[in-house]
Amino acid sequence: MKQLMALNNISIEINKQKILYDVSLSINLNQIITILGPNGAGKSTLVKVILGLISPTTGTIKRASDLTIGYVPQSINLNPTLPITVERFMHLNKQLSYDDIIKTLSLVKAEYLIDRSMHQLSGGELQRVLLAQALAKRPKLLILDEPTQGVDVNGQVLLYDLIMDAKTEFNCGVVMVSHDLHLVMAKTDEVICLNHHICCSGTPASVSNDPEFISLFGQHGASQIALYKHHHNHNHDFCQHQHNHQHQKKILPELSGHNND
Ligand SMILES: Nc1ncnc2c1ncn2[C@@H]1O[C@H](COP(=O)(O)OP(=O)(O)OP(=O)(O)O)[C@@H](O)[C@H]1O
Repeated sequence: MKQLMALNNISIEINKQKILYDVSLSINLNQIITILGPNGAGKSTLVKVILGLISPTTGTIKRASDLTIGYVPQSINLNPTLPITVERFMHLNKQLSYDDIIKTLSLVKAEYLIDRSMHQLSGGELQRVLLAQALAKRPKLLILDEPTQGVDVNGQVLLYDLIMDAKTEFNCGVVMVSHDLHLVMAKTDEVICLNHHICCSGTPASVSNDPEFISLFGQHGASQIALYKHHHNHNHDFCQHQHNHQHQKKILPELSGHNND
């Protein structure tokens, strides 16, 4: 599995507040990583580090050369007094021909929106247009920060299906922050449970059994991803020791592609 990026012992400190510490992870081509964590856990901050928008206070980042990243933000602030069509919006990041725009919008089943005002889109339509704009770059890494905010359940299912289609189409890695455990977990290779540091990580099945995950999300959260538990009778021990370097060493082989399941 080709490595796109490696974060090694990253910490972020802002105004003497430790927002992230000792975060190490590896992002690979064709891999879907889902980041979970309570509000204020540092998920968006970690996304900004991966995007290169924030430099870590300590730690190192290794990026593949020529890595193209497509980013779908949580939301966008559009000036309500400035009319802008979907076509114009698609032009903002990259010069695309009309045909390219139609092609990219059709990847997310949104070509019918091309002449609409961005202000008139529903939550689901807006997120699909944001996804299309990210895909216009033909990314090798697609990053999505809570892509289904303001989207109804049917729209959420569609959006996650489109993200999976995009992964196949562009043969890319995907990192997403998501709370929709039941919808994304079946498709996720790695779950990273973040609460300022990586509490636990691994396959959805192993994370759903982890005491730290259960203490953060409760039995209900754990049961949502436990639906996808593999049928095996050995124990994953890599999440059971916390906050120490030995723990990090145990996690890293899992993140770099080795899988016990
Ligand atoms: N530029 C900043 N200056 C000061 N504090 C910050 C800054 N950016 C983030 N923080 C703080 O860092 C913590 C983590 O924020 P972040 O937005 O990364 O969390 P999150 O897990 O994405 O939260 P949510 O689920 O609510 O979106 C919060 O306490 C936030 O207030």
